[in-house]
Amino acid sequence: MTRISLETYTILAGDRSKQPKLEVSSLSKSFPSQGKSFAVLQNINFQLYESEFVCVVGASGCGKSTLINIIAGLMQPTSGEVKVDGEIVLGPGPDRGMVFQNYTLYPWLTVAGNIGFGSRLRSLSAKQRNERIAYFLDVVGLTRFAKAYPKQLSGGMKQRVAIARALANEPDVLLMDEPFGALDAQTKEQMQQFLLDLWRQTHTTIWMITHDVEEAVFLSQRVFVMSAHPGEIKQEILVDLPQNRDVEIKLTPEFTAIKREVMHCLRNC
Ligand SMILES: Nc1ncnc2c1ncn2[C@@H]1O[C@H](COP(=O)(O)OP(=O)(O)OP(=O)(O)O)[C@@H](O)[C@H]1O
Repeated sequence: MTRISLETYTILAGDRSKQPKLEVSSLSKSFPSQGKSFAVLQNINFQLYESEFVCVVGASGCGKSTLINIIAGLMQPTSGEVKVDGEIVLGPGPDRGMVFQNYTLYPWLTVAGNIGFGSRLRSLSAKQRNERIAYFLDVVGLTRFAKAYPKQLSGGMKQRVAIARALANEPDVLLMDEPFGALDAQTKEQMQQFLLDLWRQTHTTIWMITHDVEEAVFLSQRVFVMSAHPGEIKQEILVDLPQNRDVEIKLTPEFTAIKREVMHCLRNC
C-alpha cells in the first residue's frame, strides 16, 4: 500500500521503471442478450503508473462504466485480468477508492464521520484517525463544516467530501466515474481546479471517466479514447502540458491542439 504523505511534495508522475499501480490485461466482457453473447469490452490493455492522472472519454454505451466496475471488483470480466500493485483483483478492496457522479455520502454521518469512515482509517488509533480527518477537512476546505450533515451541503461540497473520504482511506488508485457530471458549469470548473491542486499535493494515481473533453485534457497526463461495439481503447493521447495548470491554460494554442486531437479521435476512431 502506498502511504499518502501528509506533506506536500512533488514527484514526477508516471515513473515507468516501477511496477504499474494499475494494470489491465487482455480484458473482455460479454453479457448474454437474446440467447447470444453481446461483447461490451474487447481486449482492453493498459497500465497506469504511480501518480499518473489518466482520463477516459468515449461515446455513451462504449463500456466505460462496465470497465470501471470491473476494475473496482464489483463485476467479473469474461476474460483477462486487473492487477493493482501486482495483485489480481478478485473483488472490491480498500486499495481502490471510488467516487461516483451521484453523491454517495452516508446521510446519517457528519462530514467528519464520512471522511473517517474508510476501513483503513478505522484501523488507526483514535488520535491518528482524528489527525487524518482534520488534515483532509483542511485539504478540501471544509473544516468549519466538520459537524454538518450531507443534506446541509451544496453539490460541490458533497463531492469534495466524497473525494476526501476516498483519499483519506489511502487508496493505491482512485477511480472516478464522472464525478462532476451533475454540477453546474461554474462549480464544475472550481472542482476541476480543486481536484488538480489536490492531486498535486497527494500524487494519488487517478483513473477517471468523463464525458467532457476539456476536463479530460485539463486534468490528465494521458487521455484514453474508447470506441463502441465492442468497447476498445482506440487511442491514447499524451497531454504534454505543464503539471502546474490553471484555467488560463485552456486558452492556449497547445491546449486547444490537444483538445482538437481528442475530439477528432472521438468522431473518427
Ligand atoms: N448488467 C448488464 N447486462 C447487460 N448489458 C449490460 C449490463 N451493463 C451494461 N450493459 C450494456 O453494456 C453496454 C455498455 O454500458 P456502460 O454503462 O458500460 O457504457 P458507458 O460507456 O458507461 O455509457 P454511458 O457513457 O452512457 O454511461 C451498454 O450497451 C449496456 O446496455
